[in-house]
Amino acid sequence: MNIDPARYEVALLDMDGVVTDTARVHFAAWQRLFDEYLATRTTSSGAHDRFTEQEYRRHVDGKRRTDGVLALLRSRGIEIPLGYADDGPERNTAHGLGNRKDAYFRELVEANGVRVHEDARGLLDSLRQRRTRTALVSASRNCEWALRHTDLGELFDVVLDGLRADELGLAGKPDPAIFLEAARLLEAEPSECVLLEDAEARVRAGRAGGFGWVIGVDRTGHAEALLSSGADEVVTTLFDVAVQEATEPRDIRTLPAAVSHRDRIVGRLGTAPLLVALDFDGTLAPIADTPSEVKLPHRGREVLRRLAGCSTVAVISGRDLCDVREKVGLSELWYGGNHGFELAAPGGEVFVHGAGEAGVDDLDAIEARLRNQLVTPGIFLERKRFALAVHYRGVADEEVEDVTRPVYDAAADRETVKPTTGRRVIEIVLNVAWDKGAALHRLLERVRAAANDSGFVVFYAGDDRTDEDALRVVHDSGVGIFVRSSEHADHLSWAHYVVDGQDELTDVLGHIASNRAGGIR
Ligand SMILES: O=P(O)(O)OC[C@H]1O[C@H](O[C@H]2O[C@H](CO)[C@@H](O)[C@H](O)[C@H]2O)[C@H](O)[C@@H](O)[C@@H]1O
Repeated sequence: MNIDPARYEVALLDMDGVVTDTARVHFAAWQRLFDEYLATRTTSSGAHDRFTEQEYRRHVDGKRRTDGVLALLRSRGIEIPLGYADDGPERNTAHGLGNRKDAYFRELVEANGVRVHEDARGLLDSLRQRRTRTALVSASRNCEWALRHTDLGELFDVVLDGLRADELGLAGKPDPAIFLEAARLLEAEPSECVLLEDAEARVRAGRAGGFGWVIGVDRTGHAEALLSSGADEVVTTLFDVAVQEATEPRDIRTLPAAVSHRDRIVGRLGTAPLLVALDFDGTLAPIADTPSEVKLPHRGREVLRRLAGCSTVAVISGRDLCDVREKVGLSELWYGGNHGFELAAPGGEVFVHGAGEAGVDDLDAIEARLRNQLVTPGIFLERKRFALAVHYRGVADEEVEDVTRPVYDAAADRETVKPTTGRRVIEIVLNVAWDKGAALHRLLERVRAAANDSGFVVFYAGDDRTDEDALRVVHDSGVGIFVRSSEHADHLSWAHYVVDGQDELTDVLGHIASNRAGGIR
């Protein structure tokens, strides 16, 4: 089972029974209380049976103390008054009995300490390493106090216990209020949180609160009850839960919006030197009917200028190198043309892929052939140094297959070239193992060598199938953004986040620049 840190911003962990072994201590304290109290009451058939673990889970676990007292006694046909919060432990009110149980619990903790579940410690370490924020959430009014008997305090960004919940007037479980408050404190939507819970009432609360993933933790053999309470899945040990980036591309409709996670993106990039690599068409510049009409918006150029002042910036495009360099017009950037087949450093030094000119003669021949064959309105050729793009943006969907067939036929006749596809374009490219992922690796090598620093972290944004190779490269160690449009529908992406259009991307880039300005390059 894997928590994908790109998908889940926050992990909410219950304390008793999930992180610490205190559920057992709570049960022992409750058992002592109820056995003592029930001995003073009789049923029509004689003495009450001992308080059991099943009753603990069903009526008490995960609830506020007074709610637990009233629920258990009611199940035994006993009604007692609620009483007052400061009722002494000798008073037979819900508060009084609850306070007596509390005294027993503290006695046990002080005598034996608090045992931490080692699997929980391991999971917390992994969550912290992947920068997933963590909250310890407990209905227990003793949570903070018991936490002080462990060495885990540093591992939680937020601790929210029964005491604080009462101060805030939050309803007890199965109401999800306490979990919702923890998510709010960590600035996450419930859908962005994974909840790890061992109590059935709290699993129900998690489900009711709309939390993204509810994992039941079954340390006592009640997996079925956790599942029927609404757990998505159940584990018997947290050693079975890993924290890793997803191993499959994701449907862009399920990706989180980058604009709502700008601080998180800045956090994920950390403080290492930064390489911001960006695609051009459809990413920095809006799509137009023809390539020559495309313009980089003023805001986009300004944000690139700002970013270049505090990080290394590269634009990697399917266009020819000279074309993309002219469209962007900033001399301080790196540029990749023909999907990075050509690479230019800011000083102007150009590196061309070794397989360069081989196959260019075939491109010439195919170009000549297609110029004669492709006469349908709406389709046109764009010849580039190492590729031939066939644009069909002006062709109706139902005609595309017929109209573009000659392109595939022409490419099939030559071994030195192959067809690839992009947004309303087929590109005949050189038949070498090359894509934007390879280009990004090559760029990173050059940038590291130029800076004499091997520690760069990479940010990449793109909008096309060809960009997925680069997004795949940054998936495990950098940050990737997919720039979505109405053309994309259910596209699968390696990106971590999505933006809708250039304005949103510019906002995110601006936020990165603001946080980097004056800091480390
Ligand atoms: O890697 P990119 O910078 O995204 O370049 C990919 C291709 O972009 C251009 O074509 C695309 O944009 C055109 C203008 O908006 C649009 O009309 C076309 O449908 C898109 O595919 C460019 O013309 C190609 O050479 C690039 O390979």
